[in-house]
This record gives sequence, C-alpha cells and structure tokens, in this order.
Amino acid sequence: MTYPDNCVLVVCELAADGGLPETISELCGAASAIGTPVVLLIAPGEVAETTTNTIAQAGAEHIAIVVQDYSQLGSAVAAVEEAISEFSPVATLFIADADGTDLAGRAAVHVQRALLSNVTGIDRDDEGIIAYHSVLGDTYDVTSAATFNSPIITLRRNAVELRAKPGAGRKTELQAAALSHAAIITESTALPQTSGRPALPNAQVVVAGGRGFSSTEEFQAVEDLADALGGAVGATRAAVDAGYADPAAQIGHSGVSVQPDVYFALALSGAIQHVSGMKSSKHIIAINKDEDAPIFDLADFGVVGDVVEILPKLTSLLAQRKG
Ligand SMILES: Cc1cc2nc3c(=O)[nH]c(=O)nc-3n(C[C@H](O)[C@H](O)[C@H](O)COP(=O)(O)OP(=O)(O)OC[C@H]3O[C@@H](n4cnc5c(N)ncnc54)[C@H](O)[C@@H]3O)c2cc1C
Repeated sequence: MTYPDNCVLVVCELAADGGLPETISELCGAASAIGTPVVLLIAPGEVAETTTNTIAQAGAEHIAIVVQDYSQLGSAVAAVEEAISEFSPVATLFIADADGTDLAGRAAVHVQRALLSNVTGIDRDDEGIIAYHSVLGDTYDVTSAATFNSPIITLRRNAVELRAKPGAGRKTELQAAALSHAAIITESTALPQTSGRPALPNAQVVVAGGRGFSSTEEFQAVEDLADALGGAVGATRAAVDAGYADPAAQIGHSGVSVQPDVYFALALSGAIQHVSGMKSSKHIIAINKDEDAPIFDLADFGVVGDVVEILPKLTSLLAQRKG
C-alpha cells in the first residue's frame, strides 16, 4: 500500500480490556495541523469495529493494527518501531500521560529519534516540525525542533483544541516481533474502582481544595460539593501532602493539567505551580478568606469568606435545587 508523504503517526494503546483512550481526538487533531493522521493501534486482541470507526471519526486516514501480548513489557516499543519503518512519518505523537511518556521515551531511544516532551502545540515551517512548550511552571514559552530525523513528541493533555476532519480509517495489519530482551509480567491485579466520579483530566467540573482546610474531615466538604455537581475532586500539592486528597488528585506543575468548564478553587492561594495546571479552565470560582489571595487575580467569580461556613450551605442549596 502507498501512504501519503506527510504521515503523522499517532500512537494509541488500547487498555487491557480493549477500551479506547479518550485522548485519540486531541492527538489526531494535533497531527492534522502538520500532516495526515495515521493511527498505530496497539491492541491486546481482536479490535471491535466500533473502535476503528471512532478512530476514523477522530481523523485517522490509516489505522495500523498491531496485536500484542500485553504480558511482554516493551512489546509496544517494537510496534512503534515497525510503524515508523512502514509509514516514515514526519513526526510520531503520544499523549504526555504516564504511559505515553514512558512508551515515547523508550521508543525514542530504540529508534534513535529526538524526543520533544510535554508540548502544548505543534506546527511546521520551511525546515520541518516545530513544537511549542510551556516551561518552568508555564512562566516561559519555548519552541523546539529536532535537528535530525523526524521527532517523537509527547502532547500535553487538553492543550490542543483543534480537531481533525473524519478520515478514511483504512485498516492495515502490522506484525511486530517481540523484543528479545523483554521482561514478562507473570501476574497482575487491576486496582479496584474507588469512585464513580469522572476522571479528573477530562472532567467538565473540577472542585479543588487547598491547605486552607485544616483536616480530612473539613476537606470532605470539597468531595460533597463535587458529588452534588457531578464533578471531579482536585487538590493542591499542600492538600495532598497534608493527606486530604489522593496524589492522583494533585493539579499543577507536578500533577495533572485540567481545563474544565467550571473550576472551584477552594481555600487555595493560587501558587504559580498550581495555577499552571488549571489556568485554562473556562470559568474559575474562588473562595478564600484572604481578599489578597493571588487566586482572585485569575477568578471570574470570587467570594471572600470561610469555606468551612460557605461550602455546606452551597452544597445543601444545590441539593434543594435538584429536588
Ligand atoms: C517544584 C515544585 C512543584 C510544585 N508542584 C505543585 C503542583 O503540581 N501543584 C500544587 O498545587 N502545588 C505545587 N507546588 C507547591 C506550590 O508552590 C504551593 O506551595 C501550593 O500550591 C500551595 O497550596 P495551597 O494553595 O493549598 O496552600 P497555601 O498557599 O498555604 O494557601 C492556603 C490558602 O487557603 C486560604 N484559607 C485558609 N483557611 C481558609 C478558610 N477557612 N476558608 C477560605 N480560605 C482559607 C488562605 O488564605 C490561603 O490563601 C510545587 C512546588 C514546587 C517547588
């Protein structure tokens, strides 16, 4: 089969249960800015028609399916190597979450390509692909490019709004030999689902609490408000360090980035390392007892007051409205 000259390889690994990551649309959208999206679909077994249809809708012109034995660590690296050799892409994109970053790093070493990490946008100029980064707590914007070969790029989640037009989704099967030195997983246990709340990175409503809560019991008011709004719970690093919230709830420089429709910033000051992970929220509502707290510079709606008094009333009013 012949492929376009400007393929952009989007790497998408299905979950062990066959689930498709939600990030496929943003990856294909970013790819469409610089070329033709081609999805490398790494799957643990047979791929459902609905899955490939969704990927085509997201913009994939071609879908290269590699069925892998997920118990072999590193087997996905071989799949990426095979797809790069098949499509000669102008760039290879991964999402910059824990798994994508891990696989991208390994693949970059294996195929000897430059790695441009945690980018917020990609473009091309006369000389090739360029990537944009926002670094040091989003204080500086930086542009990077690879001086040799096509780059491997990890894309920051929620950073690219562009979406691709639906693609033809032509399917190809690829065979990738397992790496000879791959370790084998002999046993694994899935973590139990502990919450019915939406996943933090894609939640439309995020209710985040900070160190201003003085105990886990007080922080429960954050969880109650999140549940009343069908939102996700977030936290500052200080709140996580205090044991109020799970480390996975940390938002900011060393946590996750979110971009919800509504972000509640509760008893948190608005430190730059926190703000870097939430400043793109569409509407920010802050409650803080210090009227000079920096978070008010960012907030669309601010209340100067004590969260311990305000939150139970707010949650109960919302419950009454829902009836
Ligand atoms: C390398 C590095 C990486 C970091 N990464 C992150 C990160 O990813 N995410 C992150 O969040 N932080 C991060 N930090 C930490 C960051 O610098 C701040 O220390 C942290 O965000 C502060 O959290 P906070 O706003 O909850 O606490 P504070 O700054 O202590 O603010 C507490 C706020 O609560 C208010 N308050 C107190 N009581 C009440 C009340 N009863 N009602 C209403 N308001 C009240 C106070 O007025 C104050 O504004 C990082 C720091 C470093 C150095």
